[in-house]
Amino acid sequence: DAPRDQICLSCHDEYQKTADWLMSQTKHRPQVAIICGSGLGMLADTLKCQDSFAYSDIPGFPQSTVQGHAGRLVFGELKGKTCVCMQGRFHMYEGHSLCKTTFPVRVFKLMGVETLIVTNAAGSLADGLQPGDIMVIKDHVNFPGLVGLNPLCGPNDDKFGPRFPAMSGCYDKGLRCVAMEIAKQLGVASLVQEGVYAMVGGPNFESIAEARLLHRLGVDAVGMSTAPEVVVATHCGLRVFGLSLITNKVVKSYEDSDSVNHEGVLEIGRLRSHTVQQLVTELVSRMEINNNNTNNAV
Ligand SMILES: O=P(O)(O)O[C@H]1O[C@H](CO)[C@@H](O)[C@H]1O
Ligand SMILES: Nc1nc2[nH]cnc2c(=O)[nH]1
Repeated sequence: DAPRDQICLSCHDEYQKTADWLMSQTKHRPQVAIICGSGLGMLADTLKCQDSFAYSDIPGFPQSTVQGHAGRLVFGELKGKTCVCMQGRFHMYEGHSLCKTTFPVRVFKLMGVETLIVTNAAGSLADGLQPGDIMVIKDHVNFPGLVGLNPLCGPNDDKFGPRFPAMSGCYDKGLRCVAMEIAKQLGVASLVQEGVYAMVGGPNFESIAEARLLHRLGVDAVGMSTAPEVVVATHCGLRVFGLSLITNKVVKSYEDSDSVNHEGVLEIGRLRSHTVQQLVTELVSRMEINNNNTNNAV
């Protein structure tokens, strides 16, 4: 493979080209971007006045190769806000460079997006988190990033953000508070709680020893995505909200004969899609875009 900085330089030239191409193809100028996790692509179906594009038609976009990730970029209106929704995201384990995995985030920034909503399917390590629950992400542990597998490695593009961006508070507290309030009002408070998400490289699921290690480290849910997108979004100043749909209990006991598979992950996505859709839709409706008004809105 080309050295990492070469990959970054090739992405560097592509961001604006892709943003310009998309802005020539749709009149929508999105304020909110939504990245749909495994089995959560239905979030895009709620958008009105849609313009949608196959990833394969978008210059510079990688291709989705995972079942449950359609590979379409959908622009439209949701509760008065212009949104862009990724039906299908990119994962490091597919073989994409981290620049390509996070490529859409900077394109969205160049198109004027101010808030990023990331969703994913994750396995639960916390005893109180059951399959079908929704975890509002309070913070993440980016394991690949801790060993240098980071989309910001290579020459820093000062146009987007600083060389050394802070990550404390990268999951906006205001949005998290409103999400918890919405859960109560929707009558699903019992399904929704905050927690810490850990990203591992994948594509294998955890061994029991790995599950026990992650649990000991205080991780509540584990997946194979999201953290790189959030790092890049925070670097370029986007406000971030994240949620994990808990699709399985990670096996932590050598006595437990259960094992996890992707089909089961997608099944929970189908089961909970309506609730996730309601929560995200209501959150978007309460967002004040580029406005200092703080009354009941974020
Ligand atoms: O994180 P998302 O894209 O939701 O997908 C999660 O589900 C898949 C495994 O079933 C992995 O890709 C994991 O990351
Ligand atoms: N790493 C990981 N990713 C997941 N995505 C959905 N469930 C899981 C899981 O148990 N582990």
